[in-house]
Amino acid sequence: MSSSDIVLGPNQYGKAEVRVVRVNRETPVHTLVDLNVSSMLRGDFTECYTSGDNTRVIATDTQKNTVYAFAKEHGITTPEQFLLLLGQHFTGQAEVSGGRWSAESYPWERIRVPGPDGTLTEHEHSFVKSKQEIRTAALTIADGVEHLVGGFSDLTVLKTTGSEFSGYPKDRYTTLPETDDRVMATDITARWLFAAGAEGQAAAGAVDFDAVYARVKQIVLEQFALVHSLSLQQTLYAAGEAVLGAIEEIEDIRFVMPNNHHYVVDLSPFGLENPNEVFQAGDRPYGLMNASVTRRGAPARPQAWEWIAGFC
Ligand SMILES: O=c1[nH]c(=O)c2[nH]c(=O)[nH]c2[nH]1
Repeated sequence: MSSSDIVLGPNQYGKAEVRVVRVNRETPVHTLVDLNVSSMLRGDFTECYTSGDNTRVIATDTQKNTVYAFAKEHGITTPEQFLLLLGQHFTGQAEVSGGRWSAESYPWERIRVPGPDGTLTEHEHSFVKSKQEIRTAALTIADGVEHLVGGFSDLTVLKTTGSEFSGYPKDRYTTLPETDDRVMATDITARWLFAAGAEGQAAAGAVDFDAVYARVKQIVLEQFALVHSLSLQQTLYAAGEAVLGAIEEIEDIRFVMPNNHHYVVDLSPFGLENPNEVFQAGDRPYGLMNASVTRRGAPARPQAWEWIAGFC
């Protein structure tokens, strides 16, 4: 085999997990955004890999510095908006044809302290981390097209009834008893693709990313609570269908939902009945549901999802 039979495959490089905390101190009531940003550049960087020529390589250190400088110069309104700024900045450079910018956003809420009349009020500059879920965003720019994906991970939910599972095929390896009443629990990870063009509109302020985020989260939680579930898959689809029905800016929503099993403990050795009251919270293994809910006829945009682990 000659060395010309070996070529560089798909590649990207950048700075991973730039931790940036932006405080807005314009008024005594400070606000805080806490992000973990990654910047990955794509372009013709072959010479760097094959001959060590760094002429075209925008240093990962420069990418990191750009994140901090942009946080100062532009502020951080939403993770989506911040990634659009970064992506458009880097693809404006001759060496860069595309890339992927992603962020996790960690929520903080104000600490509540007694006010002058004793009622609890929100403190102006003290915060407590409030991790119900982690907000995520990812922007891929490929072939001049922006693919913007919002999302969240690890929204942990549980319902104590209103969930069944039965009617599945039985074979000699099946031991699972059918149930018409079980605990259902999962850690919901969701990612939604904004309709093509939404990014451009967003730059003009037409998409309120915070409002979309709040609505998606509320709808997903509502569906989990309100749908009488025949399976976790059915609940997943109902959540996706409701989101697409309510929010036209979203064209595809994808979920990862582990089935956090809760096993009814056999208390009969102790002469005790256990009508769905005492459970062993399972750890591993767990069921795992992974599906996309999309609009019929929506264009396939695989580039939006490449490099996002765990989503089909
Ligand atoms: O909601 C469920 N879906 C399944 O596919 C499945 N399989 C299983 O063993 N339990 C469950 N629960």
